[in-house]
Formats: sequence, C-alpha cells, structure tokens
Amino acid sequence: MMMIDTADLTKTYEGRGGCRGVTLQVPEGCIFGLLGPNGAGKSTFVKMLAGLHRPDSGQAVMLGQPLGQPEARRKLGYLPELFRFQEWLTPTEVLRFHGQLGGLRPRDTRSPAFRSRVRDTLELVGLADAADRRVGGFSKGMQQRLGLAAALLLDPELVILDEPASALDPVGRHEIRNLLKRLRANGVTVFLNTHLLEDVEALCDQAAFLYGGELLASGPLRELLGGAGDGGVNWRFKVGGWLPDTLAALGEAAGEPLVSPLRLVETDANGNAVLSARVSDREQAGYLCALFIRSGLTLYESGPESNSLEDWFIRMAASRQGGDLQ
Ligand SMILES: Nc1ncnc2c1ncn2[C@@H]1O[C@H](COP(=O)(O)OP(=O)(O)OP(=O)(O)O)[C@@H](O)[C@H]1O
Repeated sequence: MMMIDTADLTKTYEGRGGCRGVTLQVPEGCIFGLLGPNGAGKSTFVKMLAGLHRPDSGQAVMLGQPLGQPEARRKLGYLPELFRFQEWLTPTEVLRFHGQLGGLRPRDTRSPAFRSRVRDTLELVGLADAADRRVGGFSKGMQQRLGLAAALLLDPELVILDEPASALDPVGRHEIRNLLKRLRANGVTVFLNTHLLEDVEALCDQAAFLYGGELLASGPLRELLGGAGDGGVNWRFKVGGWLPDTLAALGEAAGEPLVSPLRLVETDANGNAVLSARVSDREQAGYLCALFIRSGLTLYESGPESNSLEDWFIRMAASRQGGDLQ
C-alpha cells in the first residue's frame, strides 16, 4: 500500500513559489527522503500533507484517505520545521497537551497508561532525565527531541518530520537515526524532509528531488544514484590524442557489448577527451582501457564515477540551472 499518493498536487502563494504538479508515491514501511535546495517547495509539500495548507489543485491520498480526513490525521505524527513550545511547561505537560490535541480527553491524559506512554516516549528521544524541567531552559537540540516526542506520542503509522535533526549534535543525530530505523523495523513509515544528505544516505530507502517547486526525480535511492538495477557501474576515462572521428573508430573496434555505449563527455583543443561508459564490472573497464591504448590514445585516468548523494544533488540542481553536469 502507498502511505502517501499524490497526483499533480499544487500549492502556490498568489501564483508564486510553493510547489506545482507534484506526483509522488511513498510505500508503506519505508524511510523516504524529500530533498531539494532552499526554496524548492519541500515544506509547502509537507504542509499540504499535514493539513496546514490547502492544495490549489491536484489530488492526494494519505493513509488510505483523501487529504484532510480526521481519521487519517489521527494516524499521522508531524514534526514541523519551526516550532516553539510554551516555555513554562515541562516535557510531561507538553506531551499531555499534545495528547489532548490528538483527541484524548483530559481525564485520559491523567491515566497511568498515558503517563507511562509519556515516560516511554521521552525515554525514546533521550529526554527522560529532563521530563520535569521547564522547556524555557532547553537547548535547541532538546527542543527538537521534544518535538519528535510529540510526533511519536500517539503511535502514528506515518511520521512526517521536517528537518528533525537540524539542531542536533553528531551524537544526537546518531541517536535519532537509530530511532528512525527502529520505527521502520516496527512498520512505521517515515517521511523525512532534510538537508542532511548523510542522513538520507544512511537511512532512506527511497527519495525524491524537488527543484523550483517541481519534482525532478523520485524512486529507490540506489536507482537514483546510478545503480539502475542492471548491475552496471558508470566508469570515466581521460585520454589524450583524441580526433573528431575517434569515437566512431572506437565503436567499430569494440568487440564486447557494454551496458550502455561509450559517451564523449568533453574534449578540448589539445586533443584531450573525457569519456564515460556504463560497464558490467572493472574487467570490462580494463578491456576498454586496452582498447584505447590499441587505438593510439594515451590513457591518463580511469575509474568509477563518484555516485555519492552529494554529487547527485549537485548534478540534479545543475541540470536545472543549465550548468555543467559533469
Ligand atoms: N507563506 C509564504 N508566502 C509566500 N511565499 C512563500 C511562503 N512559504 C513559502 N514561500 C515560497 O515558496 C517557495 C518554496 O518554499 P518552501 O518553504 O516550501 O521551500 P523549502 O524547499 O522547504 O525551502 P527550505 O529548504 O529553505 O526550507 C519559496 O520560493 C518561498 O519563498
């Protein structure tokens, strides 16, 4: 089942900004990362899901219900990007208040079962020792943990977290990563809006990239990063002695089929060229190196293309800015 399923979802601010025509599917039980540069429309998209913005047009189903249904909202945990808690409350009181916002009667939030739920949730986010301290004295990281506790309090099936770790130190981020993995293991779907690419790399099964309000890519992270499921590797070569007809000559000379044809990435006036090919393994890359040398080229460099998420992010953004993608 899809936990989030949107079709052409659009929300602008008097015709500007926001996000437009976003069609996105988030499968149940995964950790999904929404990526994009500042102002890409990520928070606008998330706010529509959380019911804080009404879409201008398009459709969305979340937790099996059209957007805005109270029944679906009850199964949703949401951590907004910018939030402030009442400074005079303690975490225990904040969570009791959130329990009531989530539909519990005041009487129920004083029950032993709910108190124990509050204690467990604060323990989960590492705030057990601060349960009865005033929030006014909390660091940003502690406030973020409390926001996470509020999102997790009522056992959601789907949690949407807008920048959940931005204020946390490295130890805190490590703890939250582990917590999100535990949630996934328990069947909870996590939708993460974040700039922390290493978190996405470490956690996410799937991701999507928004740019200028439009969705440019979405799918399993491994496929997005270049592993198209064909077992191939993108390989890059730098050679010298390049002539205009060299590519055609190499094509004729190559006996072994490549996963994708050899591509000329760039040349310069001195006869240097950068080539790229998708090869099945390093032996096939070695075969190409031998072919270049046999064809009279000088081989300067050969190696797998970097496919880190940061490279991918920069390539995606550059593709829209009309920049150099190499
Ligand atoms: N309340 C608003 N009124 C007018 N324009 C807005 C409003 N909120 C967002 N925008 C505009 O919509 C666009 C998308 O903003 P949004 O906050 O959704 O992006 P984002 O990807 O979450 O950015 P960031 O990573 O910086 O948080 C931006 O151009 C922003 O200026």
